[in-house]
Amino acid sequence: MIEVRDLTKRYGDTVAVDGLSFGVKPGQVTGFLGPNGAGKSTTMRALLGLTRPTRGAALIGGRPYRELAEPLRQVGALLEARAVHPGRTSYHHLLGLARSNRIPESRVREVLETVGLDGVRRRRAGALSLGMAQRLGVAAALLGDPPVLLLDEPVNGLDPEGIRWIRDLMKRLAAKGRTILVSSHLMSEMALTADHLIVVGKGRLLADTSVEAFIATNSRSYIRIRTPEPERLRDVLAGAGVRADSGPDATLEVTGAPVETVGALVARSRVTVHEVSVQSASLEEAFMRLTGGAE
Ligand SMILES: Nc1ncnc2c1ncn2[C@@H]1O[C@H](COP(=O)(O)OP(=O)(O)OP(=O)(O)O)[C@@H](O)[C@H]1O
Repeated sequence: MIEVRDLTKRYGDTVAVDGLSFGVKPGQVTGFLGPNGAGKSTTMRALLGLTRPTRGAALIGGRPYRELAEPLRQVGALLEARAVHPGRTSYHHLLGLARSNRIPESRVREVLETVGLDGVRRRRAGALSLGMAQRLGVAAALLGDPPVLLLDEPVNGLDPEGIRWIRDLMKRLAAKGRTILVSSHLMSEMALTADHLIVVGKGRLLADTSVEAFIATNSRSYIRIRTPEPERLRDVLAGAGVRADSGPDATLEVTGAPVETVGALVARSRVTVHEVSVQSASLEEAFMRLTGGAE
């Protein structure tokens, strides 16, 4: 279980994280979503004891990272995939981590197999492709079989096959009861991967919601009507109990009534119309709207 409580981090005049509070539950993938610079990496670094909060707390299993015994057994993290000594082989990189956390050597081959790198275990980390380096980072995160995983933009730089692989892996691990927090600046990616969303902007919490509820609230569809007589048509619709709001470019937007009803009312009104169409806002648009004021 992850808990962030009133977390604030200042760098000089910059407030990277501003009184942020949220919890992350086990058994599901939680997306940590926000535009660039929203404070996601800083929050993850605070959870991993890599940066000291100015105020508040970032806890894993109820404790700050520095109080965890054998931390790789408690939490696995993927931050910067290239943060591996380039001259070391994948195998030796993982072996070093295993030894310092009293993890049996046999676990190294296991995780290399899990991430599909066993065949290149003797290759130097510096000679790995970005996708392979990303997989090695995931292997290191899984080494201690931890109940909590933190992944910072894990799909960055991956090809579609790699993206699908990491998505499936996260879902599999969540289904086994792990607590998974994964950051991204792409709503579309999170809609496919996450069950729950923590949305941040300018270091503040903007939403803490299930993906299902976010989609239901934000991917609203509406009916757009273009007419040279919007006022007249609005009155006709209002007379039938259908509310129409003004949209851009002198259009009307109707929500809460089926297009069949609206079409019939328009036909009966004899008002000239140039368009009656059903529009759906994309999730990316909803996300931009939500975070727009926070960029
Ligand atoms: N070490 C640092 N020194 C000074 N400012 C920093 C430092 N780390 C982060 N910041 C600033 O804090 C803010 C939040 O950055 P952070 O990296 O946490 O955001 P993010 O949501 O992870 O975005 P990105 O996806 O771009 O990494 C930004 O304005 C950033 O410039």
